[in-house]
Amino acid sequence: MARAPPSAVDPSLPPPPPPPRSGRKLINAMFRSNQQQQLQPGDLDPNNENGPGETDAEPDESRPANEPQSASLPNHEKPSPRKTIFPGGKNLINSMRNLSLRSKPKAAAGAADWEKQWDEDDEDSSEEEEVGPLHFQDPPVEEDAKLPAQTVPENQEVSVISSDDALEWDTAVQQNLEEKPDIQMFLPMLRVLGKGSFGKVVLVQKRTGKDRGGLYAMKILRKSHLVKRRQIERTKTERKVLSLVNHPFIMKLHFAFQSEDKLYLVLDYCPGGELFFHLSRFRRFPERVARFFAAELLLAIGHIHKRGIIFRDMKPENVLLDADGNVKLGDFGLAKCGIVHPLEGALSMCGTPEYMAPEVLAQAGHGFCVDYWGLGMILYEMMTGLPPWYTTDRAKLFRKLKSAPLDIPSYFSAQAASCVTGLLERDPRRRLGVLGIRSAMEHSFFRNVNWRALYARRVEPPIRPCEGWKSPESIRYNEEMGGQASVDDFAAIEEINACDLDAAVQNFENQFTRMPVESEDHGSQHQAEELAALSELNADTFRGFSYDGKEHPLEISNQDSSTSLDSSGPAHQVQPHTLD
Ligand SMILES: Nc1ncnc2c1ncn2[C@@H]1O[C@H](COP(=O)(O)OP(=O)(O)OP(=O)(O)O)[C@@H](O)[C@H]1O
Repeated sequence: MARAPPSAVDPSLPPPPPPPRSGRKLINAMFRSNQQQQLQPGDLDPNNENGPGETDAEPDESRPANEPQSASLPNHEKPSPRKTIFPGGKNLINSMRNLSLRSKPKAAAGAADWEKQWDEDDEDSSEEEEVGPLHFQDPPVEEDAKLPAQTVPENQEVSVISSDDALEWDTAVQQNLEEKPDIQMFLPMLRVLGKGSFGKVVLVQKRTGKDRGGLYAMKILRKSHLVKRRQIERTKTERKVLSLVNHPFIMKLHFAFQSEDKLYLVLDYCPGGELFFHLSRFRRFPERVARFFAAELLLAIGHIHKRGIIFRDMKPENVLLDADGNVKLGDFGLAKCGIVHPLEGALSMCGTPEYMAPEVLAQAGHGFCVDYWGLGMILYEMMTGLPPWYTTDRAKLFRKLKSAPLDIPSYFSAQAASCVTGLLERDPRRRLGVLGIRSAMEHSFFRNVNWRALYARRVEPPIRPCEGWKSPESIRYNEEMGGQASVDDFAAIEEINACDLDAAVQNFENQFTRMPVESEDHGSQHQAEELAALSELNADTFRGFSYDGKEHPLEISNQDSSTSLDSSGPAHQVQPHTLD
């Protein structure tokens, strides 16, 4: 279906100040700066009082508009970077020791045993019980709409709702097994985009074959690092889940392959950068902008839930924007498959502390409702600039997450307040979304969203993050749609120059994009450790990471191992290895 081309810069959009550097430090800087621009409703598009994709929005008169944030937000303490905690995370354990939250059987064994158990859990994710057979049931949608809260009676079977079928947009992944991907296909690498806990993400261009010239984000993970950090399961999950989903608002995996010492995931490149990056620039979003992103995320969540997958790490850092400004949910390392119940199916305590759902903290078992909590946290943060209950004191944070009242700023509309309150309902049985995606879509906050148009990406996004930059894909797309592409345009597809590259990575932190792409992830003092870790690997460790010809059609292969991607100059060609 045709997409509206990105339009010109909205003249009413104030030029935002250059964003501060990274992570939570951004927000810290933001709170110190009096220069910070603050978007007001109407700033992004003066001609459209309604939100993107909305019709006939009625002004909300129940709350005062444009009240300054500082008037209603609590005094925030100095923010710090939000780190994902995986099962087995020691710092989380230490914080939890003070909190008497260990009420589950694991806790009975005492702190040392508990910690040991977590390490074991980390090695084998099977600790999470799989739930029983599915009992699908369509929600009584009309009645839901009238209910003040989403309440599931005790013992009632509830499940992911499939009534969003009409909205599905399942385009089959094109299988092209003739083209075996390997690292040579993407060399030289262009820029570093960011670093995660276990590796780095670089911008690459496909140099050969189909879609030659296309830009991708390549996630490179060192096997030795994964072994050391016991994150093999996490990586396998990420690769598996990414291959199971296909949705306009979820990052797509195109290829996966491995060398002797590294794993490679080749993903959609999201030149718009992290949602967090843009939120930091604008301090907070007007309600209709927040609604646009929340609505796209809601559809993404619905898609994965329908496939029995929960995400478990909803935060603005994991939401990226494509060139047009639509969201791409990424980082499925904490996802869990086989979850078909809103409240049950998973047990691990994992996620990012600031965003953890109470049922995860309480280790009471959790299901797909955790992602509605996560959506509520993101929605709140988009509208205020910080997640609710934010504090750098971990123990205090967990206490607040468990029981502190939710502070709703008075500039929230009644609909927004109700939606956020519904999503951040501590009892997952009463949480908005417990009856499935449809029940959340029908909340009055989303009343004027044209879901079908949104799903088809026909709604113009409120932020156009790549103004003036033509991606190779957009040049090709324009040409396919009968548009005119210049000779220069096609040259750009083949050979991207430094200037275009700067434009291509304008939404990423300089500290990464200026880094030499060959840079090592860590110093040579770790080499001995690394060799020891590698020796723990055996032929089965990453079995299944490469394409086996049976599962979801991905272009995945076992590549020839290269000595090092990080060495300067082209990688050496060596004999294929036999890991798979
Ligand atoms: N598909 C992508 N397109 C563009 N940039 C990306 C893409 N994927 C990741 N990035 C960038 O690379 C950074 C690192 O990503 P990665 O998924 O490795 O780690 P993370 O999610 O930040 O951290 P962690 O692994 O600790 O959860 C991200 O913060 C993001 O800025």
